[in-house]
Amino acid sequence: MVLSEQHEMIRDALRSYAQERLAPNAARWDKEHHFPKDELKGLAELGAFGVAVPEELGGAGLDYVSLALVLEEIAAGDGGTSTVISVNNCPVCSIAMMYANDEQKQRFLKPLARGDMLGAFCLTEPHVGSDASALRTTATRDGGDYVLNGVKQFITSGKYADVAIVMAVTDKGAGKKGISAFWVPTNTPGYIVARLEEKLGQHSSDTAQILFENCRIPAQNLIGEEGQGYKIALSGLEGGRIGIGSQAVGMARAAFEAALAYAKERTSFGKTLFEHQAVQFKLSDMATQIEAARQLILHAASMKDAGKPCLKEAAMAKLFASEMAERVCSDAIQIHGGYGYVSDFPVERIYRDVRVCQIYEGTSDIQKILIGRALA
Ligand SMILES: CC(C)(COP(=O)(O)OP(=O)(O)OC[C@H]1O[C@@H](n2cnc3c(N)ncnc32)[C@H](O)[C@@H]1OP(=O)(O)O)[C@@H](O)C(=O)NCCC(=O)NCCSC(=O)CCS(=O)O
Repeated sequence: MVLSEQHEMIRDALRSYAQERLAPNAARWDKEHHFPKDELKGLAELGAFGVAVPEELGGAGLDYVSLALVLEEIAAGDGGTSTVISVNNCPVCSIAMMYANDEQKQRFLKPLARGDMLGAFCLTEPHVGSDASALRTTATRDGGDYVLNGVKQFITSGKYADVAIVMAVTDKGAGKKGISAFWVPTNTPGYIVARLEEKLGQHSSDTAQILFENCRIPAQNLIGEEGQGYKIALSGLEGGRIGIGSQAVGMARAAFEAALAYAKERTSFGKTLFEHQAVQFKLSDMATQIEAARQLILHAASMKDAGKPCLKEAAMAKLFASEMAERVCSDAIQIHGGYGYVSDFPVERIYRDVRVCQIYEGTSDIQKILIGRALA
């Protein structure tokens, strides 16, 4: 796909910001498990919180191709920050755009898209990940309220978010049609951050287990209709998967660029590593794989922008990009030799950060299920 001038400008603006403000801090944030609150403000000013949300609803008024470019650039600066921004855009803002009513759009979508609020998405539970419709959290109607009880697992921004979209069972006997979606402000009594996960990577983004203990929210916080929650969640994940693929490309690119620079500088056997054909071939493969993944993502994003169904294309893009990114980041370590395995060089951190792209918002096997269904 050939980028328009506007898309190039958006990409370049985010690249400057990410390289000046995120990349130089990423190693420290990783070590200190620092949540980059101040830099998120800068990203909000650039419109990164609600890229594809119309301007009148607080967003940047752009499209999914722009969102893919924005997320690639942020991820090339810092993987953890890109996850926070990715979840806020998709599934959170995308669900709000499609299913929230006008009052909810003013109350939640506008501040989320501006960056005045941060959003989280609560689908996964301790015993339910891929098999998402088997969730157990309940929402019981009580007069003008719903009362939520249950546990949600692996929630990005669970601690720092201002509001979460929560999927819960409202009708036990109705299976997939018994799940509903709700806005839950995180300062609601009964929204409890039970634990913060110690992860392999992405230390600048918090991942929390959330306990809902008699968490009472007004019935007006129901998103769409009762029973629509599972569909709402799956539709939000479609765009989310384009976002995760973009993040994978951004991290792979950062590792590739570090390896290329190192290969041009480091000498062995009387010449630079780059002059060894074995290393040059590896770098050529890495560059080709990154570009192939980027094109799959831009293709899925442009289908979404054209209003065409893109479940298969989003799944293909996420699958290919996340698997590619792990290989490329591993090759980047290999090119660095022993220095690739220590934290003095960025590739060690990026390898840890990128691994989760094969898992969250649908594992690689889930993507294959979705692709297989489309082929059937
Ligand atoms: C494994 C699954 C793919 C299985 O899906 P199902 O077979 O159970 O779902 P369906 O029956 O196909 O669909 C149900 C319903 O939803 C509609 N639907 C499906 N996809 C879309 C879409 N993209 N847009 C709109 N509507 C959609 C479909 O038409 C059906 O509607 P009707 O009944 O016909 O009206 C699935 O369970 C799956 O994807 N599992 C993986 C879950 C996952 O990715 N979990 C990670 C979540 S991330 C998280 O919670 C925390 C991390 S974070 O902070 O992001």
